[in-house]
Amino acid sequence: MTNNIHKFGGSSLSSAERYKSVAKIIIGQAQPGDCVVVSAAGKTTDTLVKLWQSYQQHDTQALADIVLQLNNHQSDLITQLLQGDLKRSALTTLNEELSLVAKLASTEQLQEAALLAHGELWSARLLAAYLQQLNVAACMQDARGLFTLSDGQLLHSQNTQQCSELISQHKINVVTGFIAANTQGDTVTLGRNGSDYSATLLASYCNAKQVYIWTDTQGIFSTDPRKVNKAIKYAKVCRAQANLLARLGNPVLHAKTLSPLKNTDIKLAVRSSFDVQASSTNVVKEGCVKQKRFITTLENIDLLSVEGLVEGEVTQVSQLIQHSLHHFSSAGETYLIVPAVATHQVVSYFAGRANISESNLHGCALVAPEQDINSLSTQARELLNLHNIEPRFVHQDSGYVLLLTDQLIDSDVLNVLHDKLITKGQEIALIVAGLGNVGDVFVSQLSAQLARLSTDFNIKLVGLARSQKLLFNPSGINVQHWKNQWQLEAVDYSSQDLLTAIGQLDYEHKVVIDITASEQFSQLYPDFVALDCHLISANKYAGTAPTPWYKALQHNIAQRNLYWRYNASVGAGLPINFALADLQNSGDKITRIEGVFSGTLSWLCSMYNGATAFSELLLEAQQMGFTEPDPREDLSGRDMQRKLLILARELGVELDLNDIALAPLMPDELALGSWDDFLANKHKLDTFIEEHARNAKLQNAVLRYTGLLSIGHDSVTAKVGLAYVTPNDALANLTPGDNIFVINSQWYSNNALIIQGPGAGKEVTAAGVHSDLYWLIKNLK
Ligand SMILES: NC(=O)C1=CN([C@@H]2O[C@H](COP(=O)(O)OP(=O)(O)OC[C@H]3O[C@@H](n4cnc5c(N)ncnc54)[C@H](O)[C@@H]3O)[C@@H](O)[C@H]2O)C=CC1
Ligand SMILES: N[C@@H](CC=O)C(=O)O
Repeated sequence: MTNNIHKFGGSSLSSAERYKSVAKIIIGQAQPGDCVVVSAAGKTTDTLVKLWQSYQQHDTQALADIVLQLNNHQSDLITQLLQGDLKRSALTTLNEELSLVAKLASTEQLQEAALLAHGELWSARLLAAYLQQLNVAACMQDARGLFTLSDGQLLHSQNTQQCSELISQHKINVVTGFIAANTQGDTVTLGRNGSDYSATLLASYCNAKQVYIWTDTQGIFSTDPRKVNKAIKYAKVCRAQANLLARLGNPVLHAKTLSPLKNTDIKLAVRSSFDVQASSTNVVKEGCVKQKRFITTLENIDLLSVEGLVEGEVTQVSQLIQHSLHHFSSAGETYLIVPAVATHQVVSYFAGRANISESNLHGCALVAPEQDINSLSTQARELLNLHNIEPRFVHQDSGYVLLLTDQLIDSDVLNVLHDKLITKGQEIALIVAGLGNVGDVFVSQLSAQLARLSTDFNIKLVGLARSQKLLFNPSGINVQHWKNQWQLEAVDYSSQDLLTAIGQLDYEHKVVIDITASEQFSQLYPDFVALDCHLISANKYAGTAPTPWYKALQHNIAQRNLYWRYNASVGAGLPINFALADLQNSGDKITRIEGVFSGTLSWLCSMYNGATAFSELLLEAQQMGFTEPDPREDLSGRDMQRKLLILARELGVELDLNDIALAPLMPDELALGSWDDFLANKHKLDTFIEEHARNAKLQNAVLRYTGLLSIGHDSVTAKVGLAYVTPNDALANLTPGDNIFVINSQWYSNNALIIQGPGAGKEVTAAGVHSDLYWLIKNLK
């Protein structure tokens, strides 16, 4: 059974390395019986088109040069990928084919379609051979045996029959895209981007479940992500909007690609072959998804009015110029939007029925839910006017408005339009994990916060998770009554359940807020990022993970234009990360940070005077919600070591946890065993502290647990441990529970910048998480 059709475009096959990546994807994702449709590698079709032009111009020298160029390119790919007999056979076939091309050219018998077909034949043959070399059961399929056309029309029942006879159920079928045959057996092409069409046709003939279009973009965005870095990748787009976008010139999908899927349940996903982990855009049936807002720009187009346009003509002319075309009626006229380079061809096609109504135009089209179009159209015109752009032609229709202008819509204007017209009305889904001390307060404060934050976005809390139970509602949890809903509806779950639920959300933005103290939960961050989730962490584990993992995470976050905020992980609600970022962004260089970065240890050291046992004070700190779930994470110095590492990484210093020297504030033996074991032996902690307190007193000093990061020209000192601090030191005069960060930099060299205040506690930490959420939402705008 053919379940899946995978299609790889030219950019996915542009080098031997890319072929290897594609093979890896196929091995990971395809089953025997599945089909892999391929385009010509890299720019091969363009080169073949040039060859055809040289042939028509009788330019024999150019023709010979291009044959040589093609030979070199294909031979290089073959030599880099294949070995032994497979290599020899592929090189011989290539040689024979190119010799034949040269011979047919010299005898003036070259056929355009048969010539262009070589690109796909070479890709399919090479990929199938490379898979065989990797011991994958794969075969090449020439689509001229699968798709037959008569008078330009596909013979659907014959093709279904051919596919059922020829597609192997025991192998992966590597099928040539773009090409087909006519009833005489001559090669015909399906037009530019025809490989996508080949894939969806094959899916309908084989009754497949899913088509994957693997490409060099990650999916369908609200606008061109190369011009607008806040462009949003949509998880789901309905077929009608995808179709409209294609006709309006959006390059991700070609209009005819979707036509074979009409009236079927076949799913289509656009995925990146360069970033397999990244989530896709799924193009789904009408009614299964809310309509989205898009803005697409048009450049160098002409507006043609056409008399007596009949059904089928637009498809034919699209085929002729190999470009999706949009037509519409306005004030009794029928118009076609045509790329200026193709106007001449289109005018000749209509033989006197087409006139250029407006020429040399640019502009944009806004695609949006029907009810938004009126107001978007008015706002778009106002915004363009502000930039001295007066649309020459405006057309508003079902689900879109077209604004054609004399000036190009450059990326500055596009950014403004996107910001004002597309961002508004978008939805943000929040998933909060960890409902302990901090999480409980955070969610309880959320209702008031959402009221303030919802001016630009529609924000919904969709998920709440503890270690064992999950409450997930894609339409939104009632933020005021979340505790009741939790009691009634939270269910047991696995990490995979959570990832699947997030993957199915149809929101423009998703934010996972980690208020757990769980290392295991932090290990899901790469999966969240692959699902295009922004991250906010109070949890310190991901920020202190081993350098390669941490760097890969930061890299993937940056690649996807996502945000990761973790201000609350150091200093709770204190704006320490903001301050460091601000100093660095202003060109300052931080050389030293010293201080007390643990609320628990600050409180314990300040409160301890010998009257109450240290271990009793520790239990009090635990009650107040200052400590980590296991307070030994604080006493061991590990928590402060983590904070120092987060700060160091914030300053670009490459360290791992164990590079930071650590002296614990408890005897080593207490680190072993359970919390109950610790409680049974807590007198050992008291003795340990009493001794240090006595020594400190002898030196007329007080106990403090401190951290130091000192960044020299070629060395870094990083350590946390117990210190005896004299009474006049800033670190000695802390309100119990305060953190203090004494920062020296180029600009604050003699007189340090000091940030001080409560460094632990549920309210202040929840406030720190809210501050990150506020920052994130303002920056999405
Ligand atoms: N308490 C404080 O003053 C501060 C805490 N933090 C950090 O905030 C985080 C939370 O601290 P607290 O609320 O005090 O801890 P807590 O122990 O009271 O709460 C942790 C919560 O996480 C949940 N959880 C544990 N594993 C989970 C998993 N795998 N998936 C989903 N949920 C899971 C638990 O069920 C619990 O609800 C910790 O990472 C802590 O280091 C940061 C700054 C200050
Ligand atoms: N246990 C931590 C909580 C904040 O990170 C502390 O005491 O500082």
